[in-house]
Amino acid sequence: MSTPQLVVHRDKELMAEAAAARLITRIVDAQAARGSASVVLTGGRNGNGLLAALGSAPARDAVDWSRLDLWWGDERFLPEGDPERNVTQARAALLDRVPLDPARVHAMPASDGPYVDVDAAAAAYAEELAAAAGPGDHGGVPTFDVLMLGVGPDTHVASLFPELPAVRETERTVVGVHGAPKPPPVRVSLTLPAIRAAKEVWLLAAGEDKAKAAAIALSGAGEVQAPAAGAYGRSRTLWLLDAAAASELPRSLYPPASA
Ligand SMILES: O=C1O[C@H](COP(=O)(O)O)[C@@H](O)[C@H](O)[C@H]1O
Repeated sequence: MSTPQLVVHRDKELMAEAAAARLITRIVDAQAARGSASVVLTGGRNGNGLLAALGSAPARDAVDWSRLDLWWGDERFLPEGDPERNVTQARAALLDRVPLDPARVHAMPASDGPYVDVDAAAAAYAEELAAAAGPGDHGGVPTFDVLMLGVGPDTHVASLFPELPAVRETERTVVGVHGAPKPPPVRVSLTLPAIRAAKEVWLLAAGEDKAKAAAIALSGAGEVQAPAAGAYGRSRTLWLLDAAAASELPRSLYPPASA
């Protein structure tokens, strides 16, 4: 478990640009060291903002897009191409404009796919992750260089909502989620054990509506009540915030605004 580090930016635009620059560096470093990189994307406003910023970043061409594996932390269980699906939004924000290898883009299954229900879809995604894991990897998932999570106003991350069974999962890496309080109610999500297998976990929180969630998650709350509190990486846990999202944090938790 790594102790959370906080970086607070002036506003959400700057946060997205700085996070995009940081992500480019991580990907380029991983590709230089191992030949490829593996990143887990998040849905939501902050995740899509980061992808859009990445698309306009001057250094975006430093990434070898054909040697990048993309996975998702969660997905809304809706038909392929639905505008509310996280993958549809990620494609619109960036993925359709960079030369990715389609075989390395691991979207979570859609509701009109071959699976009988969301639980079967989750099991299939767990198998896909396990098949990509090597002998040195942890917990039945490949080594994720960076796993990003948007933080919901209720402290949810991926589709792990407070008090729902998915947040208590300790064995499986992917689960079907039923009865999510945020629409749509049926979703697929990585679990906390899968999230914690990542080298670096980045939690993105920008906007006033994230201020309470950040304060709760970073002030010692339990992960069942505040799932964001249970999200950490093996070597690094980084909270990337804007000033509005950081406004309710005790000043002792973070250094003066970094940008
Ligand atoms: O529904 C979801 O919400 C969270 C947070 O989204 P935001 O718009 O409040 O930032 C997101 O991280 C998750 O991937 C998504 O499915």
